[in-house]
Amino acid sequence: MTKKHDDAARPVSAGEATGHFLTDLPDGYRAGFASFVGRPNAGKSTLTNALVGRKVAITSNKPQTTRHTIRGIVHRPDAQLVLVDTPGLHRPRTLLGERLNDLVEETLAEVDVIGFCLPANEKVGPGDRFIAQQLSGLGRKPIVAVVTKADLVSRDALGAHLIAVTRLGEDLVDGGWADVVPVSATGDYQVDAVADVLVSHLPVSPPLYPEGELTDEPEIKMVAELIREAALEGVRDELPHSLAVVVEEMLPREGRSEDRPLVDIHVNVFVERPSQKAIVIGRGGARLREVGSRARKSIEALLGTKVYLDLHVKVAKEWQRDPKQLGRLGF
Ligand SMILES: Nc1nc2c(ncn2[C@@H]2O[C@H](COP(=O)(O)OP(=O)(O)OP(=O)(O)O)[C@@H](O)[C@H]2O)c(=O)[nH]1
Repeated sequence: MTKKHDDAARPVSAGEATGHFLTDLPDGYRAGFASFVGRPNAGKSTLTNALVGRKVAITSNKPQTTRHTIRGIVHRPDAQLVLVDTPGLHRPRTLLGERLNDLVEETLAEVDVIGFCLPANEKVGPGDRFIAQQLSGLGRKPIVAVVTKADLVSRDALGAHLIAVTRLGEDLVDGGWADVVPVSATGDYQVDAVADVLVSHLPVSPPLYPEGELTDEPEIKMVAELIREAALEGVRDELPHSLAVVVEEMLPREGRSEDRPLVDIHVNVFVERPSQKAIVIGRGGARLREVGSRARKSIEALLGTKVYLDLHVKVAKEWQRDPKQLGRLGF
């Protein structure tokens, strides 16, 4: 399925502006935006990381080319695939939920192809049907059904699941799925096939970002996301959207020699209820220490310097329902 390329709707990238990519591109080079959606825990982040690779390059002073958060960029000789973040599709229950859904719809309307992640080890359920229905409302955008976590089921079960997923598309989406691909992001099975399929739905276009660029997310947002991931590890179900991370300050420690820099990062982790605060902190603070140490390691890998991480957990009551608090937390 090819889609007419709408130049007017496309952001001008740094590369297009300077023209420095326009040499040596193979014929039929494609570039564009893709987004993964799916229920919480469907494997979207893990697949994104597997596609992009571990390295995360941080760039500054980049012209704003898209309003949405870019999770990563897959650079290939024949294509550039820009993965755009969506916070997940959810039934709107709270104000935050409604805002998330608006943001999701806005993002999805602008991408070239959508990857709908459905875990192989869970039956196709009402949550998936709800998402499929939302997606079908987006018009004739190619939607690829990505059956994640294929390593967790037998071949037979995978086959049956692929049939159920295909049927879901036939039932609810006009024209069905553009493709159905099984993948295991942790088992390194078919990750390239997912990239191939997504790329096949991108328009012919020069690259949108300079090579070597893996994400344009500002450093602070990346740091906050790493802390959020560490804080949710293992307790995701208990704290789905109740957790917000705000990096209050991130500064190089003064008086350090140039070859041994240290960055001080002061962070507030907001939860909604005291019971959630207790979960994040754990008995005697054990869990928070673990969260801090895990987050610190990934932040050090990201920034390439030693980090001192100061984490505070605070209760911001009912912040999901309060527009003022939402604004302050960056939603
Ligand atoms: N066995 C296996 N586990 C996987 C695979 N992909 C993801 N997982 C696990 O599934 C869990 C959820 O994965 P995530 O990538 O965080 O899922 P997500 O869709 O980004 O989740 P939300 O951020 O809650 O929307 C994690 O514990 C992953 O390690 C896979 O291919 N195989």
